[in-house]
Amino acid sequence: MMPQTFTLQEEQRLSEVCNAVDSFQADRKKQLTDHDRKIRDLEVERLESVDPREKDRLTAEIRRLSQYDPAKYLVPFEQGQSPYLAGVVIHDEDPRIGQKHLLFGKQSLMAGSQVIVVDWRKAEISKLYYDWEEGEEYEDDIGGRERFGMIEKKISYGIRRRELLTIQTGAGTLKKTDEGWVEQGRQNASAVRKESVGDHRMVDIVSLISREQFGLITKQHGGCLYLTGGAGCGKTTVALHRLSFLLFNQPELFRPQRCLVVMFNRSLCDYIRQTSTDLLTNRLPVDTFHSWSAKALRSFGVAAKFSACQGQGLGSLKKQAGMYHALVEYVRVTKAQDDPFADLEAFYNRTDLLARHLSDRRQIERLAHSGAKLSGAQTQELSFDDSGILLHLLQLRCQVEDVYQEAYGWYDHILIDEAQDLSLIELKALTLATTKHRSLTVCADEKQKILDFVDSKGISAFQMDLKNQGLSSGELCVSYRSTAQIMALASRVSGRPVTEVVNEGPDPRFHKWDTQEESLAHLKRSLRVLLEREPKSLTAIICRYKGEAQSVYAAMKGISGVRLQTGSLSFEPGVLITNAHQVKGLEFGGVILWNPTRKAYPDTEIGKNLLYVVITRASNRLAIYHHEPLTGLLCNRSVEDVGICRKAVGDCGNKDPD
Ligand SMILES: Nc1ncnc2c1ncn2[C@@H]1O[C@H](COP(=O)(O)OP(=O)(O)OP(=O)(O)O)[C@@H](O)[C@H]1O
Repeated sequence: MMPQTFTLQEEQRLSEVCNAVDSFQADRKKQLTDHDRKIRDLEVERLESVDPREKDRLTAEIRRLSQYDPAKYLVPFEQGQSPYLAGVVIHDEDPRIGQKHLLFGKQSLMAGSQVIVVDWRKAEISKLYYDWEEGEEYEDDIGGRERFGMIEKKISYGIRRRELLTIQTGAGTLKKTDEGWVEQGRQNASAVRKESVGDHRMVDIVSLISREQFGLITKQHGGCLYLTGGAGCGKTTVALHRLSFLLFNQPELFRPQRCLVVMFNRSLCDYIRQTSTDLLTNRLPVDTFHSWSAKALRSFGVAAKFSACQGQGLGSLKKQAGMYHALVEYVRVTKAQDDPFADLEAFYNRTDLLARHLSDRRQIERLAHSGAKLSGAQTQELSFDDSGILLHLLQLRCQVEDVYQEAYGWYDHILIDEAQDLSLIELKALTLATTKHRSLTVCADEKQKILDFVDSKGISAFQMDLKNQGLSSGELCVSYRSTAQIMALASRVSGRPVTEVVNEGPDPRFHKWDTQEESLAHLKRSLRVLLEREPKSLTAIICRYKGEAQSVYAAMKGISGVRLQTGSLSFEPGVLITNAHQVKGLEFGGVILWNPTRKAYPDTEIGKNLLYVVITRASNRLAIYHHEPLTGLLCNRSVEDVGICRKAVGDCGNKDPD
């Protein structure tokens, strides 16, 4: 078909669907108004009536009608601006079906008894879109019947404010421009979509979800799912869509207020809240582990103040996997004390018991000493590292059938993102906060573990335990965020082989300057150009430390659109100056990595992981500014890498490449 005829047909289709949306909304409004009017009339009649029997009859009638309030079953259609995202043209062998164009979106739309748009979470139908490729013959159980046919076309739509902007099929991409529709050939779907809607954030990827991802999203109707894979392969995306799938298909088992999403830090919580409202509904809590654990402790009647400074350098001891085993043994051999703080203190004092599971005797003595301050203190201040231990201690003291709001046996489902940076006790505490069905989605990537005080054995032990309980797992292998060029550099840093990458882009650029002043002056000039050229994009300048971010920000004063990350995160276009530990899980169109020296990113497991995380935040452009010798992680290249390095940077700019 000629592209012009095709685009005309698709624009016509959108216009018809929008009309159906308007009719649905108008009809719904009319039904609600009619119902309200009827109830009001009956109430007036009842008020005016002087006959008690008539009053009773009217009351009964009002009660009866109220049961059929259309507000209860006529859910408003909230996707009016972008009513569908994907389509599939099938040719079914059943002549009663024949050729059919099915549309999929984030919410079903009906016109009377006719289905206009199917919710993507109705997997028994939407699998036609996700499980089969264009040109393939399908043979599947659809809606309880064995069906055969052909997938003639698969279409991904980019619609914004009721305007069709992109159409992607197996043949390529059509994009609407001021000059009309233009063919763009085969391009990465999410990049085209982000560019066309002018939004760098998590776009609606409902139409882009791969067969592999859909399989994981719909794999199980509950239970534990463990997702792993490299940066940007869609772990968080799959986990969030799985949760949405569970909420939609089993609302009685998965209630939004009884589900929890646990993110690495507050920036990620902000990011998920801002980008996933449709997916998760507003009522669903998104929290960090510490903020959640403080609430859970309150539910056990423990009101403690948390501070980072109470830790006294014992963080890494408290986060060891052995600490969990010691706690389990302690609970087995002791009785609960009335005061939870006294119980925790007694645990920290069991140096003999702790020494069976933890090796550092001196640290154990120090722990006992720190514990002595717990129960007698006026204000019960705990370090953040104690929260998981105290909470899990209280959980282990519970009876199986107990339920404590937000703390024990409470949640229908918990999604744990970046689980590799939680300790075994913290992971176990989250597990016991779920109901006995133990429904969890856990996302983890050991190569993105950036907290050196968290014992890496924890996540493996946790995974093992879940396996014994029937864990299902999946590894995602396609990288969707960063370009092949960025992933190649990330692979050299991490030592992880390059997997399939869907995006291509410019090579990372290295800018070496002799002094910091020179580097800052050049950065300032570049930012002005960038902000003018790409007013809709968001670029992050990622420094290693907070203080460094503040200095760079001070030097960029006077450029409007440049901001420093403080408090909650904003994804408005512009330039965001931030530090490495803040950007985990986030993504930006461009990243400028500020002065990545050996001190900032040493050649250690954690140094590599942190640099890998930082590099892979860039979806398209990566620039590296430095005025000091680069970390060896960016310079140590194998012979094959040198070509890419030269092409990108000339050389590393290191007088001392070590
Ligand atoms: N099938 C897909 N097609 C296109 N884009 C996708 C697909 N799956 C995920 N994405 C996009 O890829 C990006 C990375 O996804 P996501 O953040 O879920 O990955 P991740 O594995 O959790 O990454 P990280 O480990 O780095 O935090 C997001 O912008 C997401 O919208």
